[in-house]
Amino acid sequence: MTEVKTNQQLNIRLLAVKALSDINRNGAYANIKLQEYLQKYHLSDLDRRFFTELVYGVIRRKNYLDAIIVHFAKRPLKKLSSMVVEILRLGIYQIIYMDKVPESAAVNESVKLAKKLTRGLSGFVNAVLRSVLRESDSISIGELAKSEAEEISFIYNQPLWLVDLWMNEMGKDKTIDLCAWFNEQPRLTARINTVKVSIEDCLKELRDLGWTVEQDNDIPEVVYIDAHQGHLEKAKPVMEGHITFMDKASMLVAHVVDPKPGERILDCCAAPGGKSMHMASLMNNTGAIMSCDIYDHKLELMNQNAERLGVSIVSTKLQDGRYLPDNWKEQFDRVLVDAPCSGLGILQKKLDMRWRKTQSLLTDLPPLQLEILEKAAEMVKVNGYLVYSTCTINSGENEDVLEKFLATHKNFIIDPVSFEGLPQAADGMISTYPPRDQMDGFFMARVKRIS
Ligand SMILES: C[S@@+](CC[C@H](N)C(=O)[O-])C[C@H]1O[C@@H](n2cnc3c(N)ncnc32)[C@H](O)[C@@H]1O
Repeated sequence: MTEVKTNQQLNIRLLAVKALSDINRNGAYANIKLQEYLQKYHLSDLDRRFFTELVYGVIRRKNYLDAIIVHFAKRPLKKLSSMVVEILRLGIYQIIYMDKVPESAAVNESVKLAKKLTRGLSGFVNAVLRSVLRESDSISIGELAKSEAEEISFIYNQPLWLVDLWMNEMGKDKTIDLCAWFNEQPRLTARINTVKVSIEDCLKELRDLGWTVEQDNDIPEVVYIDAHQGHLEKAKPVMEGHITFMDKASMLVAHVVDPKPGERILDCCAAPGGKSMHMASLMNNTGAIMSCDIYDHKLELMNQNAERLGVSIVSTKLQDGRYLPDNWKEQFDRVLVDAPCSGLGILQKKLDMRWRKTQSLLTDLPPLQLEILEKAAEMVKVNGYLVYSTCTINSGENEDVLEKFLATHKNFIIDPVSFEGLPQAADGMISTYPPRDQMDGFFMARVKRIS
């Protein structure tokens, strides 16, 4: 992207519609697309803020905006051209949520966009938006929703199938708390890399930079960064590998594996390497960690991470977890299966992620997860440990997979895990619940090979 236009020539709403179309229609990641546009176009601070609010605002309210479109356009979304949908979303968002934008400007500018970007649909856009202007005050979310779950999905901007899933699993109140949590700004969390720096020195280093940081009460290497200066990825503590960004729930996993210095560890689904690197630091960078993944480019990322973090005991290998080599059988003290999963526990991290998830993940993933777990189990030494973890809060990928595994592997028994600051799980497995535990939603369980 080399084209740079000056501010005066630019129509910010036009840029926003194009960005939204890239995100919603072509599957671009919202944060990446936004940065791309901001780098391409030199916008004033005011325009940057307006552009960002339009794009993120529409993504944040997409569900409800779509219900309003369907109501006033009197036809399903599928029957409308996708460009018209983007223009209407943007127009309605301005009318309902942006007090500073005059309603007439929201309508007129949308009509101009429709003239520019569609064939003969500006009259339709005008008619829908004018109906919204006239009647939106008298329409409530409750009236638009056909069920309690749909009402929650409108209020909290979650796909209906996800709300249905959570309502079934945890009931209405917990579902609402969870949906609200996923809409909150995530707290920036990092791991202090004790391979390179002591926790005390690192906290001092961060505070000396003028950052506002707080150490976690339960896991000493967890640090919350509540304020910082400059570009984070280029900050000295990051470049020098003193800290690396990851959530507290993700850091619990290495503690559940509990690797000891000098041991041999297998990490079956390892990229980009967050947990491998954490395990290396818990092992004082002594012993050996074999870190596998099926994507070459991710292994490369893992090698770069290891270099930045000063980790020397991680070897990376392109290897499918379902087909681990026979000569690895019973060779490892501890094996981690941090399985590919639906990622439904980390929806707070990216606002648009929830719209990429599909219900088919719930049926496609468990057989794969079980297959990897069963193969990985063969690699554990007698008296060694196997840990199964996911970043999802869906029992079909969590407890159900583990229970199926245990039902056919009588030589493995649950080795109960518990943590300071987390409620003791009755069944010895840990499921973090984000609003209660103030961290991502993860599942983890450790089993011991007894024969
Ligand atoms: C949850 S992520 C792992 C995150 C990683 N453990 C970390 O802490 O950074 C799951 C990983 O499994 C990998 N994967 C998917 N299918 C796999 C398979 N059949 N065998 C091994 N790895 C697989 C994906 O490429 C992805 O990197």
